[in-house]
Amino acid sequence: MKAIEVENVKKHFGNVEALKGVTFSAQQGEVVAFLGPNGAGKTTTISIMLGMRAPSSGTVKVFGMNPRIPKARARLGAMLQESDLPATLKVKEAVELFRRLYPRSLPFQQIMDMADLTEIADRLCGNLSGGQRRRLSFALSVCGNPDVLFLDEPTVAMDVQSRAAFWDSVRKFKSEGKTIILTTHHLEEADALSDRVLVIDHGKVIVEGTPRAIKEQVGGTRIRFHGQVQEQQLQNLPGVTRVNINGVNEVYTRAPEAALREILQHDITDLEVSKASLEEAFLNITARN
Ligand SMILES: Nc1ncnc2c1ncn2[C@@H]1O[C@H](COP(=O)(O)OP(=O)(O)OP(=O)(O)O)[C@@H](O)[C@H]1O
Repeated sequence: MKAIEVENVKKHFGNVEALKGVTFSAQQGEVVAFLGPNGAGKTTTISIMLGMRAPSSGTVKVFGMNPRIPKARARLGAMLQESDLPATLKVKEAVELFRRLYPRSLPFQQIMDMADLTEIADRLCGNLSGGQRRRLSFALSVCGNPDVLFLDEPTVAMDVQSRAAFWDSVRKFKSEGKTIILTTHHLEEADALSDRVLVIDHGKVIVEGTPRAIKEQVGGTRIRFHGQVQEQQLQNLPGVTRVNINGVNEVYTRAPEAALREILQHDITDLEVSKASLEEAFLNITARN
């Protein structure tokens, strides 16, 4: 069964057309990453899927239901970008409080372990660091053992170790058949974790596919070298999708062999050829758009 179905959703805020017809669906057990530059429409899409905002037009279903009805909401968990925590509660008290809100909540210790909170269980929420606050937000988002978990830029402010531990917990959650919808600006995380990526820009889904397929289709091959070559000559190379000249010449191309043959006609040094990363593919897509 489809966990989430979004059909031609549009959203206006006054004159701002934040979403211009977004369509997508997620299966149970799937991890889908939303990528896109600031202001692209990722958070708006998430808030509509959560039933926090109504779409201006189009439909959203969670397990076949309107996300605003309590039966649907009980199956959703969310870790949003800004979430206020009760400053004078201890971490363990906040977790206990949230557990009581749900009919089939996870065991207390399991939540504390998932979010790596045991060591700071007695701290006041108001005294937590940025990364610790994010970990507590994660704990609160999984308290109700949701079937769909929304993570909006979850690793902002987390240090490298917290981030790695966090993604391990998310992987475990996925292995229990949960659906995860996430947004992140760390594209290597989206690449490592997600089954499917949607690139959103200007309120529309512009590319959709597995990270691997997107890298192959859009990223192509990166060729770097030193040497005096005019930018226009680089732009005219076969299959070029993007050119950077910043100390070193950098060309992204879908026809690497043909482009290389032409580049080697010039007097160049320090040649490097590699497959583009998801981040590079993303930059190519949004630059074109
Ligand atoms: N409540 C609101 N009132 C007016 N405009 C809004 C409102 N919420 C969002 N917008 C606008 O809608 C567009 C999409 O915003 P949204 O927050 O969904 O982007 P985003 O992709 O999540 O960006 P970021 O990566 O910065 O979080 C932006 O132009 C934003 O300014």
